[in-house]
Amino acid sequence: MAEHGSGLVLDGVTKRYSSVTALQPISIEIAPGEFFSLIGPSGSGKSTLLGAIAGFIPPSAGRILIDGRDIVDIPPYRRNIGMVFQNYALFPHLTVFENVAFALRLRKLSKAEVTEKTQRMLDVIRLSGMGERRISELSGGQQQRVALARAAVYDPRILLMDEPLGALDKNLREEMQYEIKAFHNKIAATIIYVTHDQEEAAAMSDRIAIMKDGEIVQHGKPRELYEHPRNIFVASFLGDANIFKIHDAKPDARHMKLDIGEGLSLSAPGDVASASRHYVCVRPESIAVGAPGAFNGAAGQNVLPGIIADVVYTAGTIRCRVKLADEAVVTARLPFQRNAAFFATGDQVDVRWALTDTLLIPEET
Ligand SMILES: Nc1ncnc2c1ncn2[C@@H]1O[C@H](COP(=O)(O)OP(=O)(O)OP(=O)(O)O)[C@@H](O)[C@H]1O
Repeated sequence: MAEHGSGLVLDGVTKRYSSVTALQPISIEIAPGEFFSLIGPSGSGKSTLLGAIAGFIPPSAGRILIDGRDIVDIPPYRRNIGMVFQNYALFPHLTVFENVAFALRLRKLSKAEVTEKTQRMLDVIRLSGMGERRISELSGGQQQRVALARAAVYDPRILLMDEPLGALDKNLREEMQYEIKAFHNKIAATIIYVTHDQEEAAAMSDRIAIMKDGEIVQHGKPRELYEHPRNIFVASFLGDANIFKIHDAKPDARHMKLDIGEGLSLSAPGDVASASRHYVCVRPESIAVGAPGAFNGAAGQNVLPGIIADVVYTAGTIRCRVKLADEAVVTARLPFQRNAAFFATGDQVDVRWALTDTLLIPEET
């Protein structure tokens, strides 16, 4: 098996259809063995970029380098790149073994090599006892594992995955996220992974690129993107965010006072010049909710009165929305505490978050 994947360099990769620019010039380097995800809204260019790397979509301009060699003129089947699709594209009438062995037979490997490599791959996906089963006799998760094995059996150094878990229900999706991570550790190929699901990308990736209108808006480690979003689009795309427009900013002792609505103002670190063309962003997990007056005297905090609009209990967390002055609403996410009473719709409360969690994020750039 490959010791590590291949590095990939995209250098000004562009795709224009007659009236649509599907990809603006895109330049980025992906390290050997990296798990790299592309996320972004529908139509942002994720599949087009994957197709260009795979070789199904010829770029209008730019270079795609694998280990320093431009592959743009090399046909897809000679690029040594594996693909996993959402619909698996397995052969239903063939056995598990034959599905995995298919790519090896196509490459005319000897019978002994086909058996050995296929068997090893079935071990990796923990289906070695099911080689003789037909695809139609497998569960959705097992079929997905066969699709992984089939794409990786001939040791491609780059694996492209386009929404591979899109057809699975939520529980199985989460299970398969672990499965794909473990699989990646065993085969050690470079993986480029397209998903709509930002949580999935954050859970699995070394780095994420966020695309919009054919461009990569920002790329980095999941935590970097979450903590230091480049603009309001990234802040609201990755995770939940309370975002407020700043109407006015005034100096206020060591901080500044931001007017974000009628009768609604906040303190934030920084000087007024830094508020120009910025929004305020507060993450729901930064916000505490208490009875009126509960946070009196707390230094370095924003404390605002409000009324509980609704409370939703989800796995392990309480998500509640609080109506502030001027129809503004903040969402808070709090850890669920067994047997502890929480507020209900209509209750008067105070919300609080630290000045240091009052982030100023630029408009889209
Ligand atoms: N063959 C084509 N001809 C013209 N325009 C196209 C073609 N294929 C894609 N596009 C356009 O290119 C843009 C990018 O499409 P792409 O499928 O890459 O987006 P995506 O991010 O993968 O979207 P989704 O998440 O919905 O799959 C879209 O505006 C799309 O309409």
